[in-house]
This record gives sequence, structure tokens and C-alpha cells, in this order.
Amino acid sequence: MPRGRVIKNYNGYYYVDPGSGGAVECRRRGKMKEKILVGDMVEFTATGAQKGVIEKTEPRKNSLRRPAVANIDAMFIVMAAAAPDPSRFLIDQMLMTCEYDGIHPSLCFNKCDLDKPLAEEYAAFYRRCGYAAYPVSACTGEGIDSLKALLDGKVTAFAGPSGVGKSSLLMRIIGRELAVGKVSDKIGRGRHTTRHSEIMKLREHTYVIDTPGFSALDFTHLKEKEITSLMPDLAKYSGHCRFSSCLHRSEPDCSVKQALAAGKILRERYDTYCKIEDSIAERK
Ligand SMILES: Nc1nc2c(ncn2[C@@H]2O[C@H](COP(=O)(O)OP(=O)(O)OP(=O)(O)O)[C@@H](O)[C@H]2O)c(=O)[nH]1
Ligand SMILES: [Zn+2]
Repeated sequence: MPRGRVIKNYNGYYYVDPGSGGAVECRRRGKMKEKILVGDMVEFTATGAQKGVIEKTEPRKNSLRRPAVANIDAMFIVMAAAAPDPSRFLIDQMLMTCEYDGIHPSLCFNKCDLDKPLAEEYAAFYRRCGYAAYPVSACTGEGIDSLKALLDGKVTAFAGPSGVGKSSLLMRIIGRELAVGKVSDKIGRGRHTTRHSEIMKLREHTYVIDTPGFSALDFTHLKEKEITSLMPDLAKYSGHCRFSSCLHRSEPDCSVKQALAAGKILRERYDTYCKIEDSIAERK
């Protein structure tokens, strides 16, 4: 049975990319119970020229909750070096949201043409926390080629707050390379149009996804212990405290506090942890 990747879900149709020959417009088999997400690998029966019926979805390796997309190989959180100014707390929350969905993201600091030293500083900071980070400029094209090289053979999602230049960046990346999908349509869409997650095919085996509506999780429903598990740089130390119930605040022999004092955990990251831990405690 032919298989392919769902690249778009629109008006009850699923558009499935079988790898070559263009997208196949599919309905789902009525008796199918499972939800079909953009990004899912599916098996389908061909029913006509570029038409088919999805019979089955294959197991997912991961999925984002909002927007619901499956099987992401890589994810970039896009922030601007300036205009709007980056907020470490927001960046941390977005990173943690990806980790919660089982995706270890990377970062792009766009608009590096506005403040190169700041973009570099932010990137260096997050590299120290264990995240790949790249200063780029959608305007001047700086850093775009190295970013493009990272996309090869993967499905890469881009997420970020409004105004950071995510659309401009995607436009730069996709440029003339686009093989499938109507990107000018997509990128040119007005601010008030509902945006769907849609996978854009750059070349064989290489796809990018815009993730409109991606926003930070509400962490207050998590257990305090889960918070460190979403921060790999803290998680590395959190299992070694004297008390297994340690919240890494004022407890004695806390290995997180020791790592903080030794500069192995960065102060701003610990501050994020405390801020979220406080919000959980307040909610109780
Ligand atoms: N200086 C500079 N400005 C940029 C760059 N990239 C984008 N911009 C500008 O930033 C503004 C926002 O860019 P968009 O691409 O619309 O940003 P977005 O993140 O897609 O925003 P939403 O559509 O609201 O999600 C526009 O005025 C762009 O011209 C860049 O690399 N440098
Ligand atoms: Zn501790």
C-alpha cells in the first residue's frame, strides 16, 4: 500500500506527499478511529489521479500539542535580537514547552543586523545551557546558509512570538527552492487570516513547518519535580541532592545550588526555575 506524509489538513482533506509525484488529496477511511495530524506518516489506497483514502497512520515519534503536528525531527525557536527585545524568561518557557513534547529545540536569534553583539551574546548564553543557537538575519541573509544546511533530510518546525521575523526567515530559507506547496500564498497571508500548520517541502526528505499559535505551556499544572526535567542543564544535577524531595531552594546539600555557585548552572536559568516553582507553589 502506498505511504506518505500528511503535509496539510484542509476542509476535510488530507494532502499526502508520497515522496515524488506531488501531493495526493485524501479522505480518511470512515472506520478509522485515530486522529490524523499534519506530519503523520500514513498508508493510503489510491482511488484516482492524485486522489486516495487514508487507511492507517503509523506510530508517531513525537507530537506538538499546539499546534498539533507530528514527527518533528528538529525545531527552531525563533527570537529577535532586538525589536522586539528578547526575554530570557519567555525563551526558557518556549524551550521547556518543546522539551515537554519530547523535542530538544535549537534557537535562532534573528535581526542580528540590528544588534550583532547582543545576538551573539544570547546565542552564546544558550549554547552554555546545551542548546544549539544561531544569530541570523532574514534581512541581510547572514547565517541563512548555515541554517539551511541544518535542515537536510529532516522535518524542521519553526516557532516564535509575533514580530520576530519568522515569516521573513522562512521566506529566505524557502526562497526558490520550494518544490511543493504554495509558499508565497502562505507567507503573504494577512495577519487576520486563520493560519494552519502546513508542511512545506524544500526538496526530497526535507521539509519545514511553520507553527502558528505555538505558545508556552502553563507550567502551574506540573509537579515541581517535573520542572527541572524540562531544563536539561539543571536536570543534570537535580538527582544528586541530599533529599530526594529537594526543590533546590534552601535545602542543605543541594547539588543544583552547588552547581549554581560553581557557575555550572547559569543564574538566569536558575531564576527561571525559581519563578516557575513559585507559580506552582502559589497555585496550591
Ligand atoms: N532589521 C530586521 N528586520 C527584520 C528581519 N526579519 C524580519 N524583520 C522585520 O520584522 C517585522 C516582522 O517580520 P515578520 O516576518 O512578519 O515576523 P513574524 O515573526 O512572522 O510575525 P507574525 O506574522 O506576527 O508571526 C517586519 O517588519 C520585518 O520586515 C531582520 O532580519 N532584520
Ligand atoms: Zn536540590
